[in-house]
Amino acid sequence: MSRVPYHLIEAGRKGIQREREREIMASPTTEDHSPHIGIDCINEETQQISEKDIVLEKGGEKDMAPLPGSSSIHRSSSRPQLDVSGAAIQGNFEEKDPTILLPNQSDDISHLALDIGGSLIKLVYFSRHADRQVDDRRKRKVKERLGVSNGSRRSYPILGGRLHFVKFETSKLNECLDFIYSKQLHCGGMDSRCWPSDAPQSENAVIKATGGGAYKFADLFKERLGVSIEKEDEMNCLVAGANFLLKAIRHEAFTHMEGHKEFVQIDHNDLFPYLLVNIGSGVSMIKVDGDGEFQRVSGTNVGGGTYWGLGKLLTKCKSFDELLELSQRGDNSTIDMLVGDIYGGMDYSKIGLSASTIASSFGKAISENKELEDYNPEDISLSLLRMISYNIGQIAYLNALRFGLKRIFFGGFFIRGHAYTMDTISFAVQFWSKGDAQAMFLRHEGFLGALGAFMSYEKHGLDDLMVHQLVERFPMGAPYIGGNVHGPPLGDLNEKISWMEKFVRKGTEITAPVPMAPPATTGLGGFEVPSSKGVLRPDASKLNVGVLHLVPSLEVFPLLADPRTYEPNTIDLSDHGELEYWFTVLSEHLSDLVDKAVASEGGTDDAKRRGDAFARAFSAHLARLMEEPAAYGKLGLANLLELREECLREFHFFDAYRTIKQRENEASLAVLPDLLLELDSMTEDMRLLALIEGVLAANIFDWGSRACVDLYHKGTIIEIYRMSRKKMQRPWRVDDFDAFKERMLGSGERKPQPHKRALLFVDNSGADIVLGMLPLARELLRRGTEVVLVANSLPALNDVTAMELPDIVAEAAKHCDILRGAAEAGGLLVDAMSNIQDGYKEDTPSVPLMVVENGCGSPCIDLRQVSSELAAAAKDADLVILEGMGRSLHTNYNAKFKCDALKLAMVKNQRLAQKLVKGNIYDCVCRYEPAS
Ligand SMILES: Nc1ncnc2c1ncn2[C@@H]1O[C@H](COP(=O)(O)OP(=O)(O)O)[C@@H](O)[C@H]1O
Ligand SMILES: CC(C)(COP(=O)(O)O)[C@@H](O)C(=O)NCCC(=O)O
Ligand SMILES: [Mn+2]
Repeated sequence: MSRVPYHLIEAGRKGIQREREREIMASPTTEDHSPHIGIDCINEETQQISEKDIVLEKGGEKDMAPLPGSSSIHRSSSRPQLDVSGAAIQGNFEEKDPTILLPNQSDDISHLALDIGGSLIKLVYFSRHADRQVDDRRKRKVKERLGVSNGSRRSYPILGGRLHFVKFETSKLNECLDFIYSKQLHCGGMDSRCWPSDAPQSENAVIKATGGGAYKFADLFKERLGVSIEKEDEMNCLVAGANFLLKAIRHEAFTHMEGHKEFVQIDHNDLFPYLLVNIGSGVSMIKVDGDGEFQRVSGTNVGGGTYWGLGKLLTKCKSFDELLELSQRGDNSTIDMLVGDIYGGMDYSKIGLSASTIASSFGKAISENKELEDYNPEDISLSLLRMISYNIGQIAYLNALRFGLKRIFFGGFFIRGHAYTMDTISFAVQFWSKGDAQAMFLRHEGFLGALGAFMSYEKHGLDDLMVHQLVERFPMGAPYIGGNVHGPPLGDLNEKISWMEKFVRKGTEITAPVPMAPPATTGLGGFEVPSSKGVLRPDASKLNVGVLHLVPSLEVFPLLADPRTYEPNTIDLSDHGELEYWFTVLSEHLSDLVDKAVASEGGTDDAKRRGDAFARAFSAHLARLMEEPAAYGKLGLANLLELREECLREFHFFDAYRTIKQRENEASLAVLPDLLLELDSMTEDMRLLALIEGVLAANIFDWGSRACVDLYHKGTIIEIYRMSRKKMQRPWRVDDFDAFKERMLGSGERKPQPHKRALLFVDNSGADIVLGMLPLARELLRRGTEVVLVANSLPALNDVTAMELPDIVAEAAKHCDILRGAAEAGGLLVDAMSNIQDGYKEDTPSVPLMVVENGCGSPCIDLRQVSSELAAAAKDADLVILEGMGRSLHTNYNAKFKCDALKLAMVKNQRLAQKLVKGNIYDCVCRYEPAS
């Protein structure tokens, strides 16, 4: 006999008091303020706004388990924490791009690599993280039983930490040296051949560097910082950087045509050959055939330096961005000689040139009696930008043609995430190739060389990184422009919020849309003018790269029928109407969510301030995405729902629905014994139906659905549960129950063949798990099927987490021998239970009931990135049950599996019901798909 730990029994006792149920009728306004892990304990991560970071986390789990001593509050290891202690905006606060200094930095730097170009110095540096992985009993048991491997891919570990991307103008080399010195970046690079650099600091520190400046400024580095520069070949680095990005980052490459940005899924097995066009000061064109296999086939001296240099002379602009901005208001027909100017306003139709085609860039200037001052700087800038972009596009096309290459990737900082520049290049490539070749752009555009130099350190372990091990996050700074933030880490939450408040003010000002006047002429070669619609953001490139966390233990769910074609999101928000609807839903839910979040932290003034900062940050994300839906990569509803959870965690709201979850668990556990008795009195057929019905009915407890939350004010949990069950009229909107029943119970001659192992992706706390999924799990166990409950690693809305499940199971097991035996066999019960209360006894040894975490903290699940525990559990599984709207409708509704799959959910949103199943709110889905 096993015994449930005392604290669990206590928790259970509280649960049986029916009066307590009443407490959950209305949304609680005050909640217990349990102690939680102090800020000091939190593994601080830094977000450097407007720097581009790749975050590399320690080779363990995407670990969401709490630290010892905290029962239900977790921190996100996947979320950067902005610590602005002592932060100040330097110089004039009204300045467009204020530099923000963060003086209290204490990064543990390991390596730095540089690309010192003709115009810009690019820095890539790596900061390490301490490993805070928690190995609790449940995890150890799961590891024992399932044999979870931990990164068998390499003989040396990938270090936890982040890659930061920073740039300086080459003319401001001193600032760059000061930056390196202030952050002691040069001290990490002990030995270029050694990684990690745990060796004591040597006299002969070396830094890997590429670009001409690696030669030109080597002595200065020695003099000022005492480090030697180890030079890396520039082309080698560009190619290594591009190959790394294209292989490791899912939404790295995109096309940009007529203002429309589309991310391109690159097939790793079909990446080569391609043409890499790096538009820096000058332009290099490289035919890439593989890793380290390339040839520089061409180039042009008319590049980014030409645009910036000529532009500066002709317009007196003080910065590159200013020049680019001018171009947005320009009309190049005042200065370019058009076909119509030559042909008296007519087209030259015989060779397909329209009157508005540019015949000669700047050609009009020769025939007019005008001085430079007589031209608008705006027109000059646009004319120059078009001249150079078309020219590069055309030369790139010719080289692609020369080598039969279909794909051209453009990098380099000339592009600057500028929509018009990209459109112009794309038009040139498309026009000249008649649509045969495709121009693509890279999000980390100008950092290819620096990244390649970084990769040239041996044994960093990054080169065999895989897409599914990177998780991209967009932190609170992402919606705001400007501010070169120099220096992590950011630890003090109060200061962080006040800084956020300041930044929000500044950010709102500078994100005001810049209207784009449509240019008046068409481009050279007769194609229509690139018409970048909507808002042009010259500095968009600062924003469109999120933070990439490396989680080496993440794996692709092994039971996906075809991971390459798998798309988690059912709703693609590229339809504007859809986007607007969901944005409204999320915006309207925001104040209620803030109330819950603040209450979950005791309703203190500090919590209110954090709640306010969270609301601002999340609203800013929504506004940003409304303005530019592709700003953070391909956008699906699941991404928005996850962003909301991540945003809450960023402001240290680790479990906003904690109290609600506890109350609902207690109330449901109190009625579980009666439900089990009722079920046990039924025939097999009736019981299976009642169980599925029970799951669907109990899925109504969803605090993320506006309609459901309104319902909760009208009754107790049990009243709502009963009402929900009563309304379960078959056939359900999608009703494959009979096929599932046949598979489970057999028919006629066919004997039932129990599944070997079922994975139950569970959803909400309370009735959903206790009265819905646990009884279904019990039925499977009774039939000899091993059951693995798959739950969130981190809280999301009222979803039950893997951390919380063992306690709930232990409590339920007090009333049920099947659950008890199975939980014991699965290592879920901590102590042996001494006093089983019901009379149900079984002699047969139990099949195990296990709990694994899924690796995420969202109401939805992307099965391309799951925990190693779940991947291990999936190996022997032949049945997958996905439950709830988030996991089986918003995501995975169309997912195909190698094994039998059952998708169960109540649709708690009218629009989704109409769109997905042509039905109504509260309709149910029971979709059964046998192994494909
Ligand atoms: N802030 C900036 N200052 C100067 N040039 C910039 C800036 N942002 C973008 N550019 C453009 O990027 C070009 C430099 O691109 P980059 O890829 O860094 O090449 P390089 O290695 O030659 O410096 C410049 O010539 C200019 O056209
Ligand atoms: C976030 C959710 C997917 C959670 O649903 P669940 O997975 O718990 O069934 C769902 O609450 C939702 O889609 N809410 C937004 C829609 C609405 O308020 O109607
Ligand atoms: Mn849920």
